[in-house]
Amino acid sequence: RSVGIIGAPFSGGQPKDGVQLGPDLIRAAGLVNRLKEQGCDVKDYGNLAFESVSSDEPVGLAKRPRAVGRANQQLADAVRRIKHDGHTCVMLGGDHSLAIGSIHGHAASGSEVSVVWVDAHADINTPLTTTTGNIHGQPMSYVIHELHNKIPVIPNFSWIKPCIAAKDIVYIGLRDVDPGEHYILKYLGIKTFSMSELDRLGIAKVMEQTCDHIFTKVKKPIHLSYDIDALDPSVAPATGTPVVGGLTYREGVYITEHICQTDLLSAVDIVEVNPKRGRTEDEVQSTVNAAVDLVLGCFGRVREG
Ligand SMILES: N[C@@]1(C(=O)O)CN(C[C@@H]2CCCCN2)C[C@@H]1CCC[B-](O)(O)O
Ligand SMILES: [Mn+2]
Ligand SMILES: [Mn+2]
Ligand SMILES: [Mn+2]
Repeated sequence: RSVGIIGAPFSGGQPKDGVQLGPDLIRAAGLVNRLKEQGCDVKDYGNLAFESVSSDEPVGLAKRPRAVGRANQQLADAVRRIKHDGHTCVMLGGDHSLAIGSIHGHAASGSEVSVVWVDAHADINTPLTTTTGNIHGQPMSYVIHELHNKIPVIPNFSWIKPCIAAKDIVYIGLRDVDPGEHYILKYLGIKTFSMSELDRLGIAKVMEQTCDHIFTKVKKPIHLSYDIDALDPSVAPATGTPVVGGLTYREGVYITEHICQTDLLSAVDIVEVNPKRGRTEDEVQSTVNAAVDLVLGCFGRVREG
């Protein structure tokens, strides 16, 4: 497996300082060497440099739109290049608004992609349904074909072309979904596995049904967008919007092992690690180590050694 890593030290999709430190923390925990030790070729493309945007007044309820739009345009270009260079792309966040650029750059590199979104949240608010205005709760609304006519004009967002079909999306880990998001998920008939379904079915069945769903017709490359807050806060506390009742470490890793076995993983995001949200050094390390192990699981690490 050939892996291309891009760091996106960006926090503008949400208000809490610290999430921009994620990429370098994950690298410092040894991600590159661990990937090499398990037989991957790894090219680290470094971190994107995001210049600060002076005045960035909200548009409706979308906060920091210019900074978010610009950062994602840079990221989309980088991801497109990494895919063109033939790697599976690993995007280290930064907040989840970065999925806009990551998915856009991935889809620009060739065929349509399927999206497996692992998260406590659906991140599918439009600028008109959002309750907070934070764009890390909205990324999916900008990239889904069926929502295109529901998105107002936003500065620095005009480059974004919807590129994902609702039928090619699966959510895993949902447990904190806004009313507007719930309506959108139902209205578009998007496949979801909330924590209730996870408890009912068990992780193995959820992954079977996830693959059945995205492979119904033609097999598309998989974009795995993994929000660290999908994991239970007892495992990954250092994150901006923790929600109780999350995935165990084992369930979280099982998802990556199963996706790896499809041999269709084409890009993965690991986002929302925020060291400033850890109350102790141990909480930060637990969160960072979980992020590393999730990426290793994507690239062939198996627990039986
Ligand atoms: N839907 C949200 C949004 O801000 O749009 C509202 N929610 C926080 C809110 C707290 C009170 C109870 C209801 N939930 C966070 C979520 C975005 C998470 C972004 B992610 O990247 O962490 O997933
Ligand atoms: Mn989340
Ligand atoms: Mn998220
Ligand atoms: Mn978050």
